Amino acid sequence: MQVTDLEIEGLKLIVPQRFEDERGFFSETYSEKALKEAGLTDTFVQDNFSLSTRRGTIRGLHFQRAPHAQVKLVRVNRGRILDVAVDLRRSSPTYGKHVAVELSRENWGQLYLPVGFAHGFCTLEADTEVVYKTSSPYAPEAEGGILWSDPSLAIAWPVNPQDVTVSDKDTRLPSFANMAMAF
Ligand SMILES: Cc1cn([C@H]2C[C@H](O)[C@@H](COP(=O)(O)OP(=O)(O)O[C@H]3O[C@H](C)C(=O)[C@H](O)[C@H]3O)O2)c(=O)[nH]c1=O
Repeated sequence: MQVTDLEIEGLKLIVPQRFEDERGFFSETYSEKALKEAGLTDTFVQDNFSLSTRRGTIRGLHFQRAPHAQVKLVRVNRGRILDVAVDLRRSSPTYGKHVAVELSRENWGQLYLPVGFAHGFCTLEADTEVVYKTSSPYAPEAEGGILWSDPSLAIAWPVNPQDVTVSDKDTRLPSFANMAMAF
């Protein structure tokens, strides 16, 4: 398993090993032991699976407030996404900055997001399956979000705004400036 630090402190790209043979491949997509050896000691309590049938589907930008804030370990089972993490840690020198990384069945990469980030993605193919672990259960009462298209975030989404598929809920999320939260 390769673990690489990304440009914002705490974010990591993890690539598990794939054992390919004539049948296909095998991979330990999650290993508590391997993550602990990389210094990642989170306990994950929930697995999520989302299917997005259309290319250009944007889910996010979402987070849960403390004490329900979530560490996330995100991977693509099928298809391809641009995965985005926005730093919401007020004391961070990269507050409001983001990292965008392509995750896919092909590159087998996983994005590790510590507590303190808003998360969202845009699908780059139809029928994309995103699988991710969270370190805290779903707590709708603690959910927060930021409008995906907020220009102040300067996220270069790889889709024309008129071609985007977004939930009604996400279209009503506040801008970064209006988002009231405390991490
Ligand atoms: C997140 C979640 C949702 N739900 C229910 C609530 C709704 O009835 C339905 C769809 O939820 P939502 O529209 O919030 O799903 P996404 O837009 O994919 O939300 C996710 O999008 C971004 C990418 C994230 O990182 C978060 O994990 C999560 O917020 O699933 C649950 O029952 N449990 C859950 O943990």
